[in-house]
Amino acid sequence: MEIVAARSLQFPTFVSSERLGAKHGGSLKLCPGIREKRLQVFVSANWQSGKPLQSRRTRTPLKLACSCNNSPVSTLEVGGFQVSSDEELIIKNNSQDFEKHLNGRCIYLVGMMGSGKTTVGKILSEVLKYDFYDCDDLIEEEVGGASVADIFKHRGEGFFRDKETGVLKKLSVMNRLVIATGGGAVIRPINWKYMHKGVSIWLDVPVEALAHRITAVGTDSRPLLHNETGDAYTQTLRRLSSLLDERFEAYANAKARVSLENIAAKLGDRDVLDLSPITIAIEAMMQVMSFLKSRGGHYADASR
Ligand SMILES: Nc1ncnc2c1ncn2[C@@H]1O[C@H](COP(=O)(O)OP(=O)(O)O)[C@@H](O)[C@H]1O
Ligand SMILES: O=C(O)C1=C[C@@H](OP(=O)(O)O)[C@@H](O)[C@H](O)C1
Repeated sequence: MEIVAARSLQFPTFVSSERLGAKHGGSLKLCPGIREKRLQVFVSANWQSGKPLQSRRTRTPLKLACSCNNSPVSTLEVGGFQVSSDEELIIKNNSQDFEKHLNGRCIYLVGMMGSGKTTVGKILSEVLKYDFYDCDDLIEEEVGGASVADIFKHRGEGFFRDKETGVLKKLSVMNRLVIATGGGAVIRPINWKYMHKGVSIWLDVPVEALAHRITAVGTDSRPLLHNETGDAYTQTLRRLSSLLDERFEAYANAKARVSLENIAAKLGDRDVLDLSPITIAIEAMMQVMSFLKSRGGHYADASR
């Protein structure tokens, strides 16, 4: 819907803030509504409070939102991502149930590097009003602020894995947390003993999509992806593929699985790379609820 609208709109190349009325510290609504059949389109731009424009030709990103038949545009943002009206409805209708079924249990996100554990985890923590923790950050704190890459380089992978187990042990006695684990946390069986205190979700993302995302941000912070030859994408793809072969069964220990290929197929053969973190978080919420409902109270009693 947004694409259709964007294609059909004609923006003036430059707009004047005086004429359109910039609001300090708020967003600027260029038009109250532009009608195209029954589609209402709102365009807004973020304006920096109180700052005079440096030049007449200032670039500012535009936000486009659409509504159909005058139903309200979703203004909800979760984890920094804009939520569509459909998604807003799903989140609103299910978040209480989600929280109730979890009953304070922690969520552990597992999956390969770049699978979105941090991104999706932050969204789930906002929906649940849980705190969010990233295991890599906690390990870095324990080691006096050294980066994961430096820990691997100077202390070795074994040292890092011991710290990872220690962090998971500490987290396992806590409640109401969403935890993004490191991609390799699944390889030690003892870590599963800790993660099974809560509910684990495997973000199952095709390696090509992982390599695409990771190449976009670089591999500096991910030491296990170094030492390959070829261009950045090919190196990353090759290393991720062999890691996934080694770890596939370990990821499958998770209580809920969120397959991006399945979501894309359900949405009518969408490209996996086009799935937004919100869409993926919603699927995660549904998979967790379905797991917890299938276990009834039994899982709760056995796991706490
Ligand atoms: N659904 C998504 N669509 C596009 N990019 C994503 C998506 N999820 C995550 N990313 C991007 O991929 C990269 C890795 O995501 P991140 O959440 O850090 O993964 P992980 O914690 O599993 O290593 C980040 O740059 C993030 O912005
Ligand atoms: O897959 C792995 O073994 C690792 C994944 C990394 O975390 P992310 O999955 O958050 O990148 C980090 O823990 C470390 O580089 C090892």
